[in-house]
Amino acid sequence: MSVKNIQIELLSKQYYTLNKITFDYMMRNGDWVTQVRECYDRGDGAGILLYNTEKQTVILTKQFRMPTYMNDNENGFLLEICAGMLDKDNPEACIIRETEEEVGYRLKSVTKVYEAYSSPGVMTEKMHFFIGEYSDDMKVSAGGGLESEHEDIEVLEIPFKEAVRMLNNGEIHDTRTIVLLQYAQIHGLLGA
Ligand SMILES: Nc1nc2c(ncn2[C@@H]2O[C@H](COP(=O)(O)OP(=O)(O)O[C@H]3O[C@H](CO)[C@@H](O)[C@H](O)[C@@H]3O)[C@@H](O)[C@H]2O)c(=O)[nH]1
Ligand SMILES: [Mg+2]
Repeated sequence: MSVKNIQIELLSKQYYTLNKITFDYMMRNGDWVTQVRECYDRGDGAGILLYNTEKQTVILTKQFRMPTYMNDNENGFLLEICAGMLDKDNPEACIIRETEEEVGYRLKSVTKVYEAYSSPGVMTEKMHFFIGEYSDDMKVSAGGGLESEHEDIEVLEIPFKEAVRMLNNGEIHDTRTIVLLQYAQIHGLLGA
């Protein structure tokens, strides 16, 4: 093991948890050094690219994201895949629930494609990536997110070609959305 003497100091525990971790780390040359890293723990997440092969469309969401507003995103709105935090659900159950809450489609099945750390230098979060086919008859509500949490999510159904155009023009600024749109391209989910 190249890590020992892990000490955890709680810096903040409000909505989520920020810990300061002090630990001894053995460098690749065999020397031991003490390192300090702040780790933000907000659990894990799941996201999904919803696509319809018949209509050649995908569903994306648009919502205000304060952290992006604080860093260069002019009006703070971000185009994203449907996504949410796991809570106590397993990833599949979470993304099926989030899909209904945020965009109003009731899915029966989803396909997991990746599992990846969101921002490994600072966050503990692991993200579970899914794809799922939707159709009009799966629509059960308008979506929009939970009123109780003041979620205000715009649901956008857009031609896949338009999504790819935005991707190629640098108009998509959410990594998870870029990953899954590229997945769809690489695997020809909506034709070549
Ligand atoms: N009061 C309060 N509410 C918060 C805070 N942070 C988040 N929330 C609320 O917690 C809820 C989380 O909604 P989800 O749909 O479950 O998560 P998400 O924010 O969409 O997160 C997804 O995207 C993130 C990337 O931006 C991912 O990091 C995450 O894993 C997930 O996939 C939202 O209602 C949000 O407003 C906070 O500090 N205080
Ligand atoms: Mg969400």
